[in-house]
Amino acid sequence: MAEGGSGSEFTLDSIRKSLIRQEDTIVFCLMERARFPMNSALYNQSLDLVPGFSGPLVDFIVQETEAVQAKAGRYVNPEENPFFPDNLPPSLVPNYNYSQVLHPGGASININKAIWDMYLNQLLPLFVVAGDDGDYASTAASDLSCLQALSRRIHYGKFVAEIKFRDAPHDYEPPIRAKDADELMKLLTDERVEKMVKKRVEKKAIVFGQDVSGSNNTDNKHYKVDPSVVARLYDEWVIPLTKRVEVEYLIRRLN
Ligand SMILES: O=C(O)C(=O)C[C@]1(C(=O)O)C=C[C@@H](O)C=C1
Repeated sequence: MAEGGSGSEFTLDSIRKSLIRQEDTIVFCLMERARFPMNSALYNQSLDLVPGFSGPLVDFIVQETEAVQAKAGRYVNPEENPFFPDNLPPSLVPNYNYSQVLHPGGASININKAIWDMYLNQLLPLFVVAGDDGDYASTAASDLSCLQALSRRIHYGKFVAEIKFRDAPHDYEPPIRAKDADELMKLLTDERVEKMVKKRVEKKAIVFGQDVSGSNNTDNKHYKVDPSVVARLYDEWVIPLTKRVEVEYLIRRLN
């Protein structure tokens, strides 16, 4: 884990602390994206805005950014997963010594296609206003921050699954051997924690997203991102996708 440096403290508690910290990043990223209108030309399949590149402008920007970040070693970090993994250049820099706590099978899990689809088609329309201000470069940069923050959080399920397995191998081994995904899903689910997570992210959207003025009057009716959308994001997508990563990881854990 890069989180916490050496990774010497690898416990369910430390992993959950990281998930809590990542909530802050996600809420702030969404608030940044909400500054721009939808700018749908950025996502249009048939508008070839870049000479020599066929596809939406957002694909071009994300692919090119990921290529630079790959050369700088971003994807050597087991926490990071690219959205366009095909033909990524190798890292050109000396490797940072990330602690290797995951089972090697975890490296093949990448559900970014589902995250991309959820973010662009379902989430964005819920929290950005309609319209086009033409500032596609800033909008795409902000989309990429959101996508990377969501991807990191969701793929953190690999670390959660590893620690859950290490804490109770005798519970997990039989359903893993039986490839029983439903039983694994039941074992790893903690409804009390999920409820807390959803409440907390809604509260963070309220606290971080209110307009703060110099006077004592805070405008509590206007938030930068609707807190109920943040709660829904976690309820419908972030937690279920994290659990999907956990199950996929566990299924491979004894290979
Ligand atoms: O904290 C855990 O135990 C997790 O597995 C993470 C998480 C989540 O995505 O927030 C997912 C499944 C559990 O039911 C509770 C929470």
